[in-house]
Amino acid sequence: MASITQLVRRFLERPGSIDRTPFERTVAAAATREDRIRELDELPVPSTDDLAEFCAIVRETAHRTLGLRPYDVQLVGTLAMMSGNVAEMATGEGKTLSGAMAAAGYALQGKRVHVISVNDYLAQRDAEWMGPLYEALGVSVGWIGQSSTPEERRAAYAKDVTYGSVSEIGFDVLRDRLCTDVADLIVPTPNVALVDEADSVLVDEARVPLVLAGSADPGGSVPEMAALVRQLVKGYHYELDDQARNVHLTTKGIDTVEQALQLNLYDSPSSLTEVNLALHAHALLTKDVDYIVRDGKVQLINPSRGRVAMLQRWPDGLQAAVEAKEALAPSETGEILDSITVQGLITRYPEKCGMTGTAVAVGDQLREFYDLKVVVVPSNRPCVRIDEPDRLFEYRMEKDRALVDEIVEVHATRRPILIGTLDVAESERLALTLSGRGLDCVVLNAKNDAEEAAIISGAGERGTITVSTQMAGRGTDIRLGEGVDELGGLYVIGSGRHTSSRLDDQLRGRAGRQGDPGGSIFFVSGEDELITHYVADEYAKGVPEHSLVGHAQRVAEGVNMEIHRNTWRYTRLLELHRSLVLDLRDKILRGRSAGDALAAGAPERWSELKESVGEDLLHEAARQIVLFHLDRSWAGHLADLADLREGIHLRALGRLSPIDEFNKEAKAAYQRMLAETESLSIAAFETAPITEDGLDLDGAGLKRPTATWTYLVQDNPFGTEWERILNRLTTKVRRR
Ligand SMILES: Nc1ncnc2c1ncn2[C@@H]1O[C@H](COP(=O)(O)OP(=O)(O)OP(=O)(O)O)[C@@H](O)[C@H]1O
Repeated sequence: MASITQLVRRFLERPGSIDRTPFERTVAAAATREDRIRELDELPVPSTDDLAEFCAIVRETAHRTLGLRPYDVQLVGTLAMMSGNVAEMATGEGKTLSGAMAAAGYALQGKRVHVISVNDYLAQRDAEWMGPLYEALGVSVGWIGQSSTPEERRAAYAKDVTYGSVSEIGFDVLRDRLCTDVADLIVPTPNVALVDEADSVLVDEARVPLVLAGSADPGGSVPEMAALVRQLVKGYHYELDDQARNVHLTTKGIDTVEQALQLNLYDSPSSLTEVNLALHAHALLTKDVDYIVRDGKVQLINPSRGRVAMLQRWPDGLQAAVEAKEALAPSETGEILDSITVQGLITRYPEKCGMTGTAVAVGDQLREFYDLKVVVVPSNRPCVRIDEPDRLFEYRMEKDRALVDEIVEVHATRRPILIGTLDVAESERLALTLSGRGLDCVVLNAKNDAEEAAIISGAGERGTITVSTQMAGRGTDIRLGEGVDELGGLYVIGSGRHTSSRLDDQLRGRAGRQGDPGGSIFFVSGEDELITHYVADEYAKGVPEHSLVGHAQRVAEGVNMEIHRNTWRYTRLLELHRSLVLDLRDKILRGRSAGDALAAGAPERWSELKESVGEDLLHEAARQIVLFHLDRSWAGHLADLADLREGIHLRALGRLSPIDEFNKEAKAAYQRMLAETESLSIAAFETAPITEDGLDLDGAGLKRPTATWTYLVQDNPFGTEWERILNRLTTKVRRR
């Protein structure tokens, strides 16, 4: 039983986390065995039945193979993960090694582990860096990246431990869902997901769907709409809501658009949609904040990471509207064949665990959505970084001036400075201002993230000024240059607080790693988005108070949590149906159930063909026919549900609970989909050309999309359907 002091300590330390004492005890027990194990010439392969012995052997193995002797706290993190928790370990504490030891532990229990990395670069780096440790423990390891071939992927997934980014693994899972031959499958069923940067993957990106699409059509471009909305004036033709998540035309705006287009918008729903999309692209999405234009393409910026989100796009219509706004060629669009949210992907793993520098703040969400608990692991050396209180101002201009003055003053001492800005545009503005004051700086933002490692590794040198947008992705240590200790270490300045305190903490965490000296400070003004969006009412003109900043962040997190919860409510049933369909599909793929069903549904045709082509060939033909119709019907089902969800809130106005209504209809639609698959398959079987050469897929009209491609859909940037519906209604009402 935990002692009173332990309970008090936990309560005072970090509410929402679980006790780490049992892990610390095991690590202490491991220490008593170390001398004996160090004497051994050859180390045994440990078993996880005796965790203290496991820790002692793995520690010595890591020391011999990597030259790193795991600290006690790293082993505590390892044990926390091996018990299915999220380990909160500060930046620079050596999570890579801690995670590798946990992955090896699971693998030694005969489980297949996916280490979900933040990006391709880290997947490869970590797998290769930790390779010798795995090898010595008799655990095989592999990695996948964007450019891996199907053979390389298959080989990597066949290992005990596979490193890969969440999107690469997700896309492989999606592609497997459309396989028509067992030999083409790539991802064997895994047992454990070990998630790096667990808060950003499991919470911030959980709602992002990964999409597999096929059958290209040229995208619809709307240049004249873009030109039209460009002339509209904010506040006169259109208005933004408080949180700038929605935009709508005013009566004046509607009149102007109708005159220009020579039509009545409400009699022409497609034009209304196009105008709305163009207006959203124009008024709510800002170049160099929400996206950049590179190589003639719109590239989205991931809001929680500040990097370009590769392969990510908005829903088709909006993507086309942004492309038209920037006068770019439209990118391809197509039918969605299947999709999976990050949450849906992670939930597939029977066992989950993770690590991150900031987990406690999202402890509730980790518990609610993944049944994961947080273990706070203390740092190896005490953190001596000095975090100064925020510097607060009424107006942004005052803040900007004070920020630059601070940089100039500190730079005069040659202390290295890292300035975190909230977006690309701001980083470029600041660099310009600094150069106006005669200071050189290095800029790191989504436009040049390829040079990240080099830029970051030099950021701790004397006299360096680095300006960077939010870079949650870990990777490269900022090592302090000579003589920097005496100057106080790296000084981190935030040009504004993020909507999430976790992002602030990650920025601060760039300084003061492993007991290094360091400092941090944030500059905040009453005109910052965080204040104007989330606590405008509480903030009557004046300097914002410290407590208000925290309050605004809690409001922002609350809004996000509600959106997450709502999305999950709507996708839960869909995910259940999807897993049923996938089980069914797997049976068809590997067995003879398709043939049996068609033999029962069309007995005459079956026996006739059995005579002429033989049973084996007939079963193969049946498999192709049923898989084709199952996949088509599923794609149709997804589109139907998307429409259903879009319109469901109108029913709420009729006093029905939208989620209950949605679930009722979704259930019926699912049954219809299964029935449709069966009847279409039987009908196709009756007429399909099946000869001794097999089934003629083209002749039977069962051609699959020639090309498929994958992308991520940026989370709906315009708020919930509910807000949008209300918005539309208010526009209509105002019109009258
Ligand atoms: N036991 C150890 N002894 C000495 N050095 C270590 C040990 N473990 C890790 N390190 C070193 O600490 C540095 C940070 O490791 P790592 O990148 O894994 O940290 P991290 O916790 O992932 O930090 P971040 O979240 O900022 O990326 C690396 O240079 C690594 O070599």
